[in-house]
Amino acid sequence: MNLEQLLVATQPLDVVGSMTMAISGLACDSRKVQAGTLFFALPGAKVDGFDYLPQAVQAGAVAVVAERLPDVCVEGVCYVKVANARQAMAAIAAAYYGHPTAKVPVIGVTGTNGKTTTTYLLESIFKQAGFSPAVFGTIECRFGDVQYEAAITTPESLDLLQMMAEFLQKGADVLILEVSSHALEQHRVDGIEFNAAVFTNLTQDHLDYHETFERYFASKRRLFTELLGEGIAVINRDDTWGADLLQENPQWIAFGLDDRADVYPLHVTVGRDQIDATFTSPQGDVVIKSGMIGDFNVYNLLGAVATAQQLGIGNAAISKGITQAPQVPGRVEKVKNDKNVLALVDYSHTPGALDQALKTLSKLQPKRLLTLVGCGGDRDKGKRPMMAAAAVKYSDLAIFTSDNPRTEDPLEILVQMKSGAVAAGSQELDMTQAADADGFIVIPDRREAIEFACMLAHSGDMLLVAGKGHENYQIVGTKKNHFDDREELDRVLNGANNSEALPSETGDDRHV
Ligand SMILES: CC(=O)N[C@H]1[C@@H](OP(=O)(O)OP(=O)(O)OC[C@H]2O[C@@H](n3ccc(=O)[nH]c3=O)[C@H](O)[C@@H]2O)O[C@H](CO)[C@@H](O)[C@@H]1O[C@H](C)C(=O)N[C@@H](C)C(=O)N[C@H](CCC(=O)O)C(=O)O
Ligand SMILES: Nc1ncnc2c1ncn2[C@@H]1O[C@H](COP(=O)(O)OP(=O)(O)OP(=O)(O)O)[C@@H](O)[C@H]1O
Ligand SMILES: N[C@H](CCC[C@H](N)C(=O)O)C(=O)O
Ligand SMILES: [Mg+2]
Repeated sequence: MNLEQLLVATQPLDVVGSMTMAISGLACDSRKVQAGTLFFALPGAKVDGFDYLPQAVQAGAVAVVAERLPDVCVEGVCYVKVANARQAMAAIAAAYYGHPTAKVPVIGVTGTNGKTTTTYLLESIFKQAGFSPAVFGTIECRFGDVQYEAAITTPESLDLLQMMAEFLQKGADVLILEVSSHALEQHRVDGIEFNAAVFTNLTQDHLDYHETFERYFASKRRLFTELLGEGIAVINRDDTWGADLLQENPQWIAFGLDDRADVYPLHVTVGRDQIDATFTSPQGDVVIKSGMIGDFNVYNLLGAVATAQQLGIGNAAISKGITQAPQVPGRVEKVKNDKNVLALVDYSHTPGALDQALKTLSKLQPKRLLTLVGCGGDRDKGKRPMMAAAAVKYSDLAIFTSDNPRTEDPLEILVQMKSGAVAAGSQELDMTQAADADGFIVIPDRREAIEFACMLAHSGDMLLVAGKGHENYQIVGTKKNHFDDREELDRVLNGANNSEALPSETGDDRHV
């Protein structure tokens, strides 16, 4: 394809140079530019891509899309000025990769919590109905035996469309993706034609980036009001923001716990090992036998069922797909042990998720509920006291430790957590009191904290290790070290000799 053909997808404000050259690749990182590449200079949070034009041209870029023109243009390079470089990039990438999302059904799942879980449920349902789904999200982007490790939940438009085109070419016939608020704000999914969009819920997260709840919601709302077109929206009406969103269009489908929704449970039992329910809907009743636990997963099941029905999947396949859905890695995932301790690793890294996870566990009436949790550095600071307050509200003992401190001082993060616990009326204990008194303790080193928690956990107790879920690393500074909560628990509870549990630097500093 030549540049002129690609530019039909966007409306340039100005062009300097000839547009006739062939484009053999797209990049928004100067370090990935090769001969023949079209380079997008993106204004970023850390640096301005425009400052890397010399490196991009040096590396072989033949054309540049940017929000301004340089003072000096290099001969033989075409410079294209656009109003919004990320928006232009999404449109051009869709054209370059042959509009992959126009060819198959595409489902986007957004909301603060439950996106990954819902995509896994949908994947299992579509497989059961005879489809070959590709999934894009927090854990990985995958189709068949091809898996790309995820650096962020929703990849940049270029990467996303490239993977979609590849997966389609390999036989994928439905695309299921998590759509983060960052992605919506940054136009990462603007080149995607959605057939269905799911709204799970909205609770506090990412206010470091969006600043206000209203702006956080506005970014989520874009998926439904700007990108969905004639597609169908499936929305949690028990969430206040979801109820608001439903006002936009009477055709949209509501799910919830009662008959104000289109899809709701007639009865539901949440046990220690499973959820049993019957969901009713305009498309009839669906029998649910799921290996998931947690009241909140009823919502994820409802969202997945309603979406699959809207895309024409029959209730029998839906029911079977749900029963056969695999464990979602690091989402209320049990670590087996013969001490009769229900040890769970969970990705609750928001106040809402932690509150929901602990609420449901406390309802299962453990002898003692122990919660180990930390908060990520370089992320929304407002979450910290709230997460600590949720931990002490439901737990007999909360152990505050480090999550991914990133470039922050781990002890300062813990001070912010402690303030929330104290404000909630809890008291700090010393290690000698932790075996039987109620309150919280602070152990900054996550490995030591897990060891201490396992020592305290006895038969009949529950231990929730929250915040890191499937992550097999801990980011300290800008270094990513191997660390996996599930391996740590297995090592301490079962004496598993897992050599990977030992500290090892991966040298991979992405996702910081
Ligand atoms: C805050 C945020 O979202 N940042 C994302 C954003 O970075 P940015 O635009 O600020 O980039 P920047 O580092 O300032 O650089 C600007 C431009 O210069 C370019 N550059 C930079 C250096 C160089 O040598 N050459 C060069 O060309 C960069 O490639 C970039 O295009 O665009 C980058 C490229 O797509 C992302 O990798 C980066 O994600 C960072 C790593 C990140 O941590 N993002 C998190 C917060 C995130 O996106 N999270 C969401 C939500 C998670 C969830 O709720 O599930 C997600 O979707 O994962
Ligand atoms: N529907 C829900 N409502 C509230 N909490 C939930 C819900 N579903 C999952 N959770 C909690 O949130 C955690 C993360 O779940 P999941 O990974 O499915 O969400 P996500 O939206 O993909 O999160 P992320 O933004 O980190 O990608 C779970 O481990 C669980 O504790
Ligand atoms: N997608 C989320 C994941 C947070 C996971 C938690 N372990 C942390 O590091 O804060 C984010 O990037 O904010
Ligand atoms: Mg996710």
